[in-house]
Amino acid sequence: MEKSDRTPNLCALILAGGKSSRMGRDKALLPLEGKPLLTRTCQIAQSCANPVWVISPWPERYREILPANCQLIQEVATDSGGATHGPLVGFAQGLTQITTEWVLLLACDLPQLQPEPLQQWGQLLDALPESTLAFLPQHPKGWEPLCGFYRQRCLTSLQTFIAQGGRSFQAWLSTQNVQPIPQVDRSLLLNCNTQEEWQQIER
Ligand SMILES: Nc1nc2c(ncn2[C@@H]2O[C@H](COP(=O)(O)OP(=O)(O)OP(=O)(O)O)[C@@H](O)[C@H]2O)c(=O)[nH]1
Ligand SMILES: [Mg+2]
Repeated sequence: MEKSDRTPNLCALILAGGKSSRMGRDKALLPLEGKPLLTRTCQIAQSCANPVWVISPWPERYREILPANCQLIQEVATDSGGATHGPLVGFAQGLTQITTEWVLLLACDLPQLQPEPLQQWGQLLDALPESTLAFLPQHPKGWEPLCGFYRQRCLTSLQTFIAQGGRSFQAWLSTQNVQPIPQVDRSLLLNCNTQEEWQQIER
């Protein structure tokens, strides 16, 4: 991928801190075409954003498998048992490290993700009104929060929402100015959560 395909002022943040309880093993490490899913996701993110960050409560687990120039952020798990508070809190913690105007937020479990659509979407950011805080795929029941773009300044409203006990992306987004990404091929967003879903992807 050429550097010129990257949108200036856009970094990426990849969430790798889920429990993978439905899969029964760490989804970030599932091997797809010979590489861990997280490695693949980082490489795709690098094709359109710079720098690429990975936030996790257990960063050492991933250090060896990250492409060069990807950076790890240690997530602070807030109870002594090391339990995490889910993707919204992980996102907020990661956002505090970010200085670009926009961030591409990605789950690590998107095995059908491709670089070209992300690059094309990234090129639409400049044309959005200043008031737009997020640019996300939309589906009939709401937004796809873990494969889309957020302005860094949404951190303030996100922190307020979390301080009030909010943990739901959909609930937070319903109070924000979000624009839909047009004409999204939904197969890109396929999320693999169970062994059965993973076996279908491997085939
Ligand atoms: N950094 C961080 N990422 C998280 C956290 N919870 C979920 N994620 C990530 O968010 C994305 C979507 O996670 P889910 O598939 O909904 O949840 P999961 O916990 O990984 O899996 P289940 O236990 O089966 O629900 C994945 O990339 C997860 O790694 C968290 O507390 N911190
Ligand atoms: Mg999932």
